[in-house]
Amino acid sequence: MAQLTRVSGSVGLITLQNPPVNALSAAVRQGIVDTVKKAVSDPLVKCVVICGQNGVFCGGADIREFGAPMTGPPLVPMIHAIEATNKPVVAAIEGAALGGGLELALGCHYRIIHSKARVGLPEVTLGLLPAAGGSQRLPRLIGVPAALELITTGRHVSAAEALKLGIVDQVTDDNTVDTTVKFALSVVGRSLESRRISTFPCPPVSDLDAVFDVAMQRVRQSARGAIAPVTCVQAVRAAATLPYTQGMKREQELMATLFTSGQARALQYCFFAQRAVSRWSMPSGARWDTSKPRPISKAAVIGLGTMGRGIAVALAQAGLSVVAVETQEKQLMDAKQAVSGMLERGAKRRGVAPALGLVSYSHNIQAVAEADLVIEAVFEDMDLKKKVFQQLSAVCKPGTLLCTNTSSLDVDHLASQTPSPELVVGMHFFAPAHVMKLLEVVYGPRSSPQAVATAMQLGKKMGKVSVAVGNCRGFVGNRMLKPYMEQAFFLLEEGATPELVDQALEEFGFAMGVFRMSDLSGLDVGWRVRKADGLVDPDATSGRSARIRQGRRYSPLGDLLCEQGRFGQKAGRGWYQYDKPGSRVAKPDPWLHNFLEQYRARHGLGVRHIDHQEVLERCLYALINEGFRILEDGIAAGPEDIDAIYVFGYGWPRYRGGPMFYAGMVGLANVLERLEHFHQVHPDVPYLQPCSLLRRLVASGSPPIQKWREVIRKVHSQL
Ligand SMILES: CCCCCCCCCCCCC/C=C/C(=O)SCCNC(=O)CCNC(=O)[C@H](O)C(C)(C)COP(=O)(O)OP(=O)(O)OC[C@H]1O[C@@H](n2cnc3c(N)ncnc32)[C@H](O)[C@@H]1OP(=O)(O)O
Repeated sequence: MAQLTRVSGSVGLITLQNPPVNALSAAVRQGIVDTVKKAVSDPLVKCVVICGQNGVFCGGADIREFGAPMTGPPLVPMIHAIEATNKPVVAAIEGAALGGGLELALGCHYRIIHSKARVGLPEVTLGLLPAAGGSQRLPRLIGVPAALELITTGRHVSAAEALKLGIVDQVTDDNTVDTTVKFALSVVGRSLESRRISTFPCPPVSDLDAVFDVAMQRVRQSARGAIAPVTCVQAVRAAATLPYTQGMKREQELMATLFTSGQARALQYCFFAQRAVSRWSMPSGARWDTSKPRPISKAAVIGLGTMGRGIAVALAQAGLSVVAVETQEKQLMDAKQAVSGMLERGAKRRGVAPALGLVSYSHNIQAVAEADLVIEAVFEDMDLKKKVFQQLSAVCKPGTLLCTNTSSLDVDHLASQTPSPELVVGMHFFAPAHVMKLLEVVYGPRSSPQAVATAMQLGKKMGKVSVAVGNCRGFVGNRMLKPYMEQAFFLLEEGATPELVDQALEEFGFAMGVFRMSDLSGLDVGWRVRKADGLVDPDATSGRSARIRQGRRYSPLGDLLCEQGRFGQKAGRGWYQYDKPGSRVAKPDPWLHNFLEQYRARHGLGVRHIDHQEVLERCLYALINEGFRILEDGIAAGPEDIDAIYVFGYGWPRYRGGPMFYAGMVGLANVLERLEHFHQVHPDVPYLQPCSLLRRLVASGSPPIQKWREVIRKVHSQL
């Protein structure tokens, strides 16, 4: 797990060996302790180089070990022992030195990095802090403000920035290990007194209290309930105010508060869930590892509204040549300007040249003839999309993959418009498409595994978290949103206000509550869908029938607001009021409160006190229940898929792991019991009826989330 070889006569080369990222497992730590001891005691070894196998220095502590009792040598004394040696130890950083990996490198006397490698202390993203001395050494090395920023955000920095900040001593474009070996030989005999970071005083900061107050305010605001960023600030403060030994003690104490926390568990689950979703499977048995994607070099986007523009940008930024088609000349010109602007701003942010030349524009659909893959992003209207698919089938070269960016329409139905339905998949992007991380790749019964593999790989290339899901109304994300929003509407009928509901959800950690979100995205969107579904009935104004549709409880509140032109932010009024149309500052609206009172009176609805707990249970458990139905239906392959969708696309607080993980944390039996209760109280709300998979999981002893797939498999095999 760590191998010592002697190279160039007198250099002890220690290679960490734990593929794929040389994480510091118990065996690797033991290997480092043993090899360092051996190298130090070998008179033929004059200096030591530590590197990682397969082009990666070290991805940090082994996250998989965190759930179990710690074994093997601990990191802190291991790193101290390296720092204390009287032979120079130099880190040769290729690929990445992250978390414990960078902390290990900070214990070395020098650090050489390859120009393409990156470093960082991302522990905060896992609900932890850099507790292998990182919170104490980094501020001593690069100063408090820079260390605070890196530790509280977990940001990875490039080799060039690492050099500028003083984290590394040299950047190389050549073979990193060879360069480091030469470097190590060149420093043999030099005093190491000034190279031990733990002995450095923390560089003084002029107004320490102000710096930490500002940092604390910043993290509290952006972390919205996450505890690790706050704890990271406290740890860095210890570095700035205490001698090293005491600072280390404080680091350990603070780490102890985080290490077993629910937030840390949730964030570490998210880390693996994000990776697990790339190992997709379909009910047919097709899988990620047996399906080969097609190479895509030229893509096309049809329809350059907001979504189409964002998709074109995302494709170009991924290095693909893009044909952007919009039949309306004026819209085409506007889109060209908008896309160029987005590409320029994105390139500036990333410090690269804008990929303007990769995008060509046309008002003629014939221009897509040579594309390997086309993404249709026209208005959400089945007839229009069908027409586009028929045109594409006539124009595109054989084998072109046809994708639709629909958020809810039937992908199978669209596929049936083409002679090659196996080449059709949904690519459900989220607005703004070049920014949002989530992509739902929707397969139908006829989509070929190769088509799915290609869309998944393209998503990865665009930097998305791509999740393969089956075709159903709303797919996964929007399907689960429906019961969630429905409960929010019902709560208004029963006595809540939009402010109360939103506050409960925002305190839970959502960036925006359901009503603020609805105002942002526009109330008319849902209204159109409900109209198409035959749910909107302007004549049903009073009596019981006004609140029943298709045999189930229905709240017409959203429809009534739309009838008043209250479409949300863009109209300057919706569930809230705004200073002017387009303004983003939501203010409680006395008109709406009055409207709700009148509505309740008209329908004879008693007002009761509703607290935050009820808001959370009603809204979230209804959403979770639908998640279980989705698993039962085989629309999502596992709970990780649902959780990734909610964390990366719907603002679910990452430190709560996603809805299915959250259900496990609350206790499946508790969720079931509350749903049973709510369904008893509201028997006309089918979404509150506990799903049979949830019952089954509870009956099988509420296994941990990692075991749910076994129960789901059993359910499917019995169908
Ligand atoms: C009672 C209380 C006691 C309290 C006291 C406790 C004291 C304990 C002290 C411990 C102190 C620890 C301090 C240090 C903590 C850490 O180091 S936490 C880890 C920090 N590191 C990271 O966050 C880096 C995570 N990894 C990455 O960002 C990327 O993987 C990468 C390194 C940049 C490589 O990216 P890429 O090439 O894209 O590959 P991936 O697909 O992401 O990963 C490949 C597989 O490797 C798995 N993996 C990656 N990193 C780790 C890791 N650190 N541990 C375990 N596994 C890792 C990853 O999951 C992939 O595998 P699959 O999931 O199977 O796909």
